[in-house]
Amino acid sequence: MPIKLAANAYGKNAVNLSRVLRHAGHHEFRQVSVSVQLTGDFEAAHTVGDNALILPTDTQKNTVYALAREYFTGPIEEFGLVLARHFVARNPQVSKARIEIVEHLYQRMSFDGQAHPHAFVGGGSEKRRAAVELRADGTTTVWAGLKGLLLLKTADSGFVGYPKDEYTVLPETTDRILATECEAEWEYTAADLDFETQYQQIRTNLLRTFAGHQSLSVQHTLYAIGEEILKSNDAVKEVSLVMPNKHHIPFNLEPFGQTNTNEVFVATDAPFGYITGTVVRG
Ligand SMILES: O=c1[nH]c(=O)c2[nH]c(=O)[nH]c2[nH]1
Repeated sequence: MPIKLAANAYGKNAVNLSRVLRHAGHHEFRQVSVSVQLTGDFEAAHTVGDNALILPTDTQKNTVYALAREYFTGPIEEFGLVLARHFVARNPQVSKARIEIVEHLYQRMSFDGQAHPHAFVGGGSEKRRAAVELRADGTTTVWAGLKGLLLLKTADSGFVGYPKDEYTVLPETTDRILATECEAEWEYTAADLDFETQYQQIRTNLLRTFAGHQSLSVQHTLYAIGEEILKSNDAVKEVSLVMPNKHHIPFNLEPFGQTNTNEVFVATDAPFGYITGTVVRG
């Protein structure tokens, strides 16, 4: 039976890049991790070791730094588009370039209401992310999102009405802590949007929905967030969410003669519920 190469792609991952934008009275600081993945006519490289069509991943890495000087001045989605267009335009053997960018969120320091011109503080676990795919025929898809976003609320969350069998010990509750480390990715309907404004609106919608929702489960809140993003942002085609359930379990204080009025919890790392879903139109 003949054997042949099936799906394949290659590129440089984790091109870690920081960028200072020097303005007259203040600096901006950005730090990203960029991954490049090329799909195309790379069969000969695999089957006979002919590298004639293999743009080295080292060159790809250098290209990311070189183009950053002129083009990494705005949202990561735009830098991703610049890189994807570069690799597709310069390399006819490339049928698709995919660029993924994860951004660390340094915040400018502020003292007594005064923004510091050149000192920053890390943004915690939250990261902003974008992915861009450009095909040789010009088809462009842009995704944006976030990960590592810790969300927690101390009211308006419960979990009742689930099936019970001989292994069920979980008590029903109408008042629990709801906590997650949210990952979200949404696909845009176009590649020429104001990505900064879109991102900030969607992130705010996500937070507002989480906070305001009368949650009957993580699944219920995941869907509510996706629904709200789609309802209030025409430029979003679909939203995928990952919302692990970071359990806070009431601690039994009865052995110590105390009543726990839902105030003291064990914050557990593992195991944890893992809830994912994609919300789409139509
Ligand atoms: O919101 C929840 N969804 C579940 O599927 C689940 N399962 C569980 O034990 N607790 C919870 N909470």
